[in-house]
Amino acid sequence: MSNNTPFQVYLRVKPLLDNNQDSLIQELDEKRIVITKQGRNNKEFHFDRIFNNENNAQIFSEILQHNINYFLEGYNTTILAYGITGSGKTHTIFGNEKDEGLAFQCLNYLVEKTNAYPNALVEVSFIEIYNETIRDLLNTNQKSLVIMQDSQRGQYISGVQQMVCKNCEEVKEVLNLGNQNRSLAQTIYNVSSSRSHAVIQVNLSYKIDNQILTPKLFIVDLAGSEKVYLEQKSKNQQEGSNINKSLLALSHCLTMLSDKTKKNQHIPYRNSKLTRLLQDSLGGNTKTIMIACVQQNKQSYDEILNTLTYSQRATQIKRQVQKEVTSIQQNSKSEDLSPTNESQHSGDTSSKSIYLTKIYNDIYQNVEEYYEINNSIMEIQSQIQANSLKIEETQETKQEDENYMKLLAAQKENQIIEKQLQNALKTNLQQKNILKSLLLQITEEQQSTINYWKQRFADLSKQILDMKSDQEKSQQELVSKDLIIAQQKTIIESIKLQKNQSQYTTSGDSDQSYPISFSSSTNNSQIKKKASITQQPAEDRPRFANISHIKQRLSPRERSPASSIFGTSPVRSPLKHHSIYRNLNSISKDDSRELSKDLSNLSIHKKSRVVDPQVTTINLYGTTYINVIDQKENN
Ligand SMILES: Nc1ncnc2c1ncn2[C@@H]1O[C@H](COP(=O)(O)OP(=O)(O)OP(=O)(O)O)[C@@H](O)[C@H]1O
Repeated sequence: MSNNTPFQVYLRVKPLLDNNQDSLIQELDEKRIVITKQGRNNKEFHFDRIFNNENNAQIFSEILQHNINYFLEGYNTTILAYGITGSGKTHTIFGNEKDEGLAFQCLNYLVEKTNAYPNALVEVSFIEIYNETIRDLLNTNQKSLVIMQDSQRGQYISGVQQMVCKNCEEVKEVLNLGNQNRSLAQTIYNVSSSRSHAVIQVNLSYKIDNQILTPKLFIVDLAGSEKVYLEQKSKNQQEGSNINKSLLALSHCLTMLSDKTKKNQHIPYRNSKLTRLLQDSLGGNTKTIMIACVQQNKQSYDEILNTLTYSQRATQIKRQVQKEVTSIQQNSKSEDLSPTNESQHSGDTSSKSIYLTKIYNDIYQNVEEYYEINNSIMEIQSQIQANSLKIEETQETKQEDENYMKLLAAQKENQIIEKQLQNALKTNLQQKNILKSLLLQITEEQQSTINYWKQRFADLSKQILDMKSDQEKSQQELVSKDLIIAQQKTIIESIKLQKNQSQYTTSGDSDQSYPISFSSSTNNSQIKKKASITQQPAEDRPRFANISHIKQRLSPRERSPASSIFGTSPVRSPLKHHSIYRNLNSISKDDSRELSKDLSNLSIHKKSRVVDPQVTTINLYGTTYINVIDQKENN
């Protein structure tokens, strides 16, 4: 019994590989399943058909063959395999050598059928969506593909490799090539489980009843719908989140499509690459066949429950589906534009028209693509601009941050310097105080010194004044003494005169000598000195026998050189006395002159008395003595 509803949901229960394993399936028939778990309520689900032990070929013939027939009639068709990792999705879509998957079954059936239509064209592309990136599995040189949209084709992948399949071998070749390139990754559930969404797209175009039919068939092996936290590695976590993003978006779209109250609402197909690509298949003019795959081991109860709930919800999706028809453009030049392999599709005009229409469509699509690409470039450029602005802003913020950090550092430094300055000021103040006290001390000391010297100066001044007055006194005394001396001198002169008269007239003692003392001040030449000759009493006079006696009274310094003079040649000439005094170097010039004068007078006086006295002078400790030795002439 064939099902023609636009959204069909089937369940495929993977058989227990180990018969000893416990199954969570309580009841199972063609349309109903009840699952059970200890401590949980039994859950019942209904599907269009439930498969348990059937193989791929049986499933195809039971539910897909008639859908492919509808596809050939021009209805867009999508087949989705949904379920957690290891539930049998890949097995269902691609199968194995013994049990070819539904993709092969569908394509093989399709090419066989289209062979009956010589103008039909079956083009197959095989892509995978991995981490929200579209990779071409038939042309690995293509790095990343972009989904485009135009009014003619709806959603399509720009630049994707399309391979024409005309027979079973070509179909196998295409599927094997795609599967080889498919990225596989390890998960905790299955060693070789698929980490990507594999999408086979079949573009069919053929003419039937003056119409060109261009339906699209999608066969999708979805990635595992397990939870992200079950992923092992960080990279796999990223993969998991992207896989889930697509599946969540798919779930969201299906939920909205199944909700009758949310009719005519915006469906967020653009939330993921998968939903965007399947936009027409899910909500548009498409028949969708969902095959939910589940295991039946009890350990996966929650995941199985999720799959069942999710897929059963999809059964609520209702829609009207129309044929995908392109009207034929009649063109007189169409034959010239036919492809070289046209012979494969017979040479009739209708076949040529299909090719012409296709070429026309291709050209139109190219123009559309150009604008799409242009728009994308502009979008990218504006994105780049926005990013550049963001980078600049970030840099500015960074710069600001750096400046702020610098400011903080400077402020900190300032605080430290301020503290140092305060300390320095404190020290300075202390030093200033110390200096001040020292200065005060010094000033006091200086003052006391000044006072001391002032006092001293005053004392000295007083002393000087005293001395001056003393000096004046002594000067006066000196003057009076001089007068006395002058008087005495006169007296002495007269006494001498008398004595000489008496001595030379009587006999005299030849050894007798009596000194005449002569005092003089050598320091003050202002004071006039006068020689005075004093006569001492005979008994008091020191007596000198001869010159040797005198010499003995002399100091060692005084003894020479005068002694030689005294000792050898007695001075007879009064004139010589002067020079003798000079030689003795003990009296001033004035004094000596004075003395010479006196002595000259004396000599003259003596000469006049026929006396030739031997005269000598002796200097003893600053006092000048003049010894006049009276000697009688030996001859
Ligand atoms: N109905 C089935 N009959 C027999 N073996 C099956 C069936 N379903 C799945 N298997 C086997 O179970 C294993 C896992 O299945 P499969 O790879 O199809 O899971 P999957 O859901 O595609 O996992 P993934 O999401 O990781 O790709 C495979 O070895 C497959 O041959």
